Amino acid sequence: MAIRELKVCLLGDTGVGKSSIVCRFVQDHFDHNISPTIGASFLTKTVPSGHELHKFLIWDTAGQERFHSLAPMYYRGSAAAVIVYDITKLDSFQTLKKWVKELKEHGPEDIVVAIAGNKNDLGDIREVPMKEAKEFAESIEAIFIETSARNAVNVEELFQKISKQIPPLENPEVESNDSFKLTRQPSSTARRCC
Ligand SMILES: Nc1nc2c(ncn2[C@@H]2O[C@H](COP(=O)(O)OP(=O)(O)OP(=O)(O)O)[C@@H](O)[C@H]2O)c(=O)[nH]1
Repeated sequence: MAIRELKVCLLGDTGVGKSSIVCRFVQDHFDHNISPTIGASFLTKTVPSGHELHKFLIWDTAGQERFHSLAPMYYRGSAAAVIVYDITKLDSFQTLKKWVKELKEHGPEDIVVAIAGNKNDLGDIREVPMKEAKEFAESIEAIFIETSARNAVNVEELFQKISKQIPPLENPEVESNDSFKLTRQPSSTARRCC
C-alpha cells in the first residue's frame, strides 16, 4: 500500500486548542494544563485512506501574536491547513478569518482548508453560532467541523475529512518508493504535547 506523506499545519489564535486537538489525534490524550506552544511542535500519525496510507506530518503552530511571522514556514508546502477557533470566543473566529485571507494570498494554491470550531463541550457559553461558521466555511469551500479535544469529539473525523479531500495518486508506485523521502522541514522548537 502506498504511503503518502502529507504536511498539515494548524493555525489559529492562542488558546483555541490546536495542540490539544493534535494531542488527542496522535496520542488520544487530553491535558487540562497544557502550556502554550513556543515556535511550533511536530508530530506524525499514519491513517488508512482508501487504497493509500496517509502519513500526516503535523506542524502545530504557536498562536501567540509574537510567533505570527513564522507561520509561512509551516503552511508553505502544506497539503492541508486546519484553522481552529474556539466556539466560546468570538475574537478567535475573527482571527480565523484573517488566517483564511493570509492563506488565500500567500498559501499553496491547492491547499485543503479545514475549519475546526473547538471546545464544543462548552456549548452553554458559545459565542460563535454553528450556522454562521458553517456558512462561512461553505463560502470558501472549506471543510467544517466542530470538535472537542477534551471529549474526543470529531477529532478523528476532522482528519478523515481532510484525507477524503486529498485526490488519490495517479501513479501510486512512484510515491510508494519515495515515501520516506522528506522535503526539508524548517527547524522549530519542539514541545511535548502531552
Ligand atoms: N473545555 C475544553 N477545553 C479545551 C479543549 N481543547 C483545549 N482546551 C483547553 O484550552 C487551553 C488551550 O489549549 P491549547 O491546546 O494549548 O491551545 P493552543 O491553540 O495550542 O494554544 P497556543 O499553543 O498558545 O497556540 C488548555 O487549557 C486546554 O486544556 C476542548 O475541546 N474543550
